[in-house]
Amino acid sequence: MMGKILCIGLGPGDPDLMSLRAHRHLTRARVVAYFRKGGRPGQARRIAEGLIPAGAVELAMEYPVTTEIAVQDPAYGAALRAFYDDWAARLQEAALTDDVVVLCEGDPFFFGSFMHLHARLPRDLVEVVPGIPGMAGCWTATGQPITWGDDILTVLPATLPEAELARRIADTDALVVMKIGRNLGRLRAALTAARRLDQAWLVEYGTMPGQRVRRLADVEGPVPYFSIVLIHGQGRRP
Ligand SMILES: C[C@@]1(CC(=O)O)C2=NC(=C\c3[nH]c(c(CCC(=O)O)c3CC(=O)O)Cc3[nH]c(c(CC(=O)O)c3CCC(=O)O)/C=C3\N/C(=C\2)[C@@H](CCC(=O)O)[C@]3(C)CC(=O)O)/[C@H]1CCC(=O)O
Ligand SMILES: C[S@@+](CC[C@H](N)C(=O)[O-])C[C@H]1O[C@@H](n2cnc3c(N)ncnc32)[C@H](O)[C@@H]1O
Repeated sequence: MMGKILCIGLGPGDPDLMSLRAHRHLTRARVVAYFRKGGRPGQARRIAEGLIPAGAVELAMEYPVTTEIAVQDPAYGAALRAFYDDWAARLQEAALTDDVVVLCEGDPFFFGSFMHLHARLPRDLVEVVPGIPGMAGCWTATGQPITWGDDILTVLPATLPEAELARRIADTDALVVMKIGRNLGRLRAALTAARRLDQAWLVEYGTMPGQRVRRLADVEGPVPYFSIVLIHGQGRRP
C-alpha cells in the first residue's frame, strides 16, 4: 500500500492540548518520526509518550548541529541541507508501504523543522494537521489576554540583532519573542533600549512539566531554549 506522510502538530506541550485529528493519527500509527537534538528525548516525542502503539517503528531524526556551529557558517547550512535531503528521501521510501506520522511540537508550519522536509517532498504525499502553537500555551499560562481591539502583535525570533529587536519592540503593541535560550542577554538589552523591560514576561516550558512564569525583570541566570518572552497588548476595550 502506498502511504502518506502525515505531519501532526501536537500543541504546546500538555498532551491534552492536541487535536482529535492528531490524536487519531498518533494512536493508529505504525511508523512514527520526530526531530530531536542528539542525546535528548525530543519535545514532540515526549508529548506523544504513552500514545504511540506498541510495536510502531520509531525514526528519530537527530539534528547534526543546533548551536555547535554558527548559523552563518556555510558548514551549518551544508550539514542541515544534507540532513533534510537524507530524511526526506528516507520518509518518502517508508511511505511506499505505509503511512508515516511525523510528530511536531506546536504547529508544524510555524518555525517547525518539518517545513524543510515539506519543501523537499511531493505535495500530494504530505498532509499537515495544525496544532496550538507554543505561544498560545504561553500567553494562556500568564493568565492574561495577548491582544485587544486594534493591538498589533509582533512575533520575533530572539536570534535577530539587538538593534533590529529594539526597533520592532518599540514599534509594536503586543509582543511574542521565540528562541530565547542563549539569546536572552541581547533581548534584555533590546527591551531596555525600547523602555519595555518592565512589561515583559518570561514563560519557560509553557504547559509542559517544569512550566515557569515570571516577570522578565525578576529573571537571573540562564533560561532554556523552550521559553517565550511576552508583552501583553493594552488596546481598546468597551
Ligand atoms: C540554529 C538555530 C537558529 C535559528 O533558529 O535560526 C536553530 N535552532 C537552534 C537551537 C536549538 N534548537 C533545538 C535546541 C534544543 C532544545 C532542547 O532540547 O532543549 C536548541 C538549543 C540548543 O541546542 O541549545 C531543537 C529544535 N529546533 C527546532 C525545533 C522544533 C522543531 O523541530 O520543529 C527543536 C525542538 C526539537 C525537539 O522537539 O526537541 C527547530 C528549528 N531550529 C532551527 C534553528 C531551525 C532548523 C534548523 C535549520 O534548518 O536552520 C528550526 C526549524 C526553526 C526555524 O527554521 O525557524 C538555533 C540556535 C539559537 C541560538 O542562537 O541560540
Ligand atoms: C523552532 S520553534 C518551534 C515552534 C513551534 N512549532 C510552535 O508552534 O510553537 C521553537 C521555539 O518555540 C518556542 N516554544 C514552543 N513551544 C513552547 C512552549 N511550550 N513553551 C515555551 N516556548 C515554546 C520557544 O521559543 C522555542 O525556542
